[in-house]
Amino acid sequence: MPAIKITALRKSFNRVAVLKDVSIEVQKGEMVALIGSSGSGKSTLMRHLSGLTFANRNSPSTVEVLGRKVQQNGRPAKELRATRARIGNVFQQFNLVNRLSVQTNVLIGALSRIPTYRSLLGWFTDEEKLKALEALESVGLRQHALKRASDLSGGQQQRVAIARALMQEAEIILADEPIASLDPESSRQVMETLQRINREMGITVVVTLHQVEYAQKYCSRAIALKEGEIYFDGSIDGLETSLLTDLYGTRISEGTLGSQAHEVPAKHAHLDLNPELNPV
Ligand SMILES: Nc1ncnc2c1ncn2[C@@H]1O[C@H](COP(=O)(O)OP(=O)(O)OP(=O)(O)O)[C@@H](O)[C@H]1O
Repeated sequence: MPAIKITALRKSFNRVAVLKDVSIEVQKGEMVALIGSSGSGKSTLMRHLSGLTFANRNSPSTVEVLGRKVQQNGRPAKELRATRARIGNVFQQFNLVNRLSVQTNVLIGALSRIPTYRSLLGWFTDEEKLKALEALESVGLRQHALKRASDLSGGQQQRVAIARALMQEAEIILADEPIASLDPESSRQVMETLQRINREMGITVVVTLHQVEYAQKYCSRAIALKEGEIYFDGSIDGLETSLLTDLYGTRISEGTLGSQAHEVPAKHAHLDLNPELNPV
């Protein structure tokens, strides 16, 4: 059973086709980079996987994650909520609650699995608190557990978001531009953390990246979108310069792609995209 199966995904905004019959399969345990120039449809594709966006009504589009339907023909599947509980989302803007402690932010990952009365009261068992500390240990931040989330650096906050996905017992992590607002050192640490949990825990990772060099360093497979279509899907070693020039225009050959990191506009900042907090 593949971790992700997307068939004939069609999505238009205001009658403009943004995803054009996209079909993708990702196997469990893969670490895949989703690349492509700005506006090629990467985030829109990721949002379909989490059931935050739905395909065109009555299109033949199907999205399945971990063997369960997320959506079909542009409509949410019945089991969407249960499927979302197994998907960890990591976004460019971290989506932490700044005034809460690091540990509590991680505990939020457990909310979809605990009874409503406890989640409303914010009660967590000792076992859950210990598990949150273990998740923080896995991302190298256990010693920061009691700090306020806002006191951590951007890269550390992003690793807290990854720990929250571990607390959630996510079997797949969808990371949408997780390093777009980070400096190179923090980017390296976040990518290494994603790579480690992929290799050591077998968690499937799909990560959208603006900087191809990070895809080349940390991912084994790349899927490139160009104007809403799959332009390349294969081993990361197949990303040849001529292909990248076609994909991004001349910028890649000028070596400027890597310096875009801080030019990428903050996306999704206005949305509360934590699916556990936004049950279907
Ligand atoms: N909610 C929306 N309403 C209208 N148009 C949208 C919406 N979301 C995305 N789009 C459009 O769809 C296209 C693809 O956007 P998307 O954000 O998926 O691209 P991307 O590859 O993730 O870009 P970037 O690298 O800049 O993040 C763009 O033209 C964008 O303007």
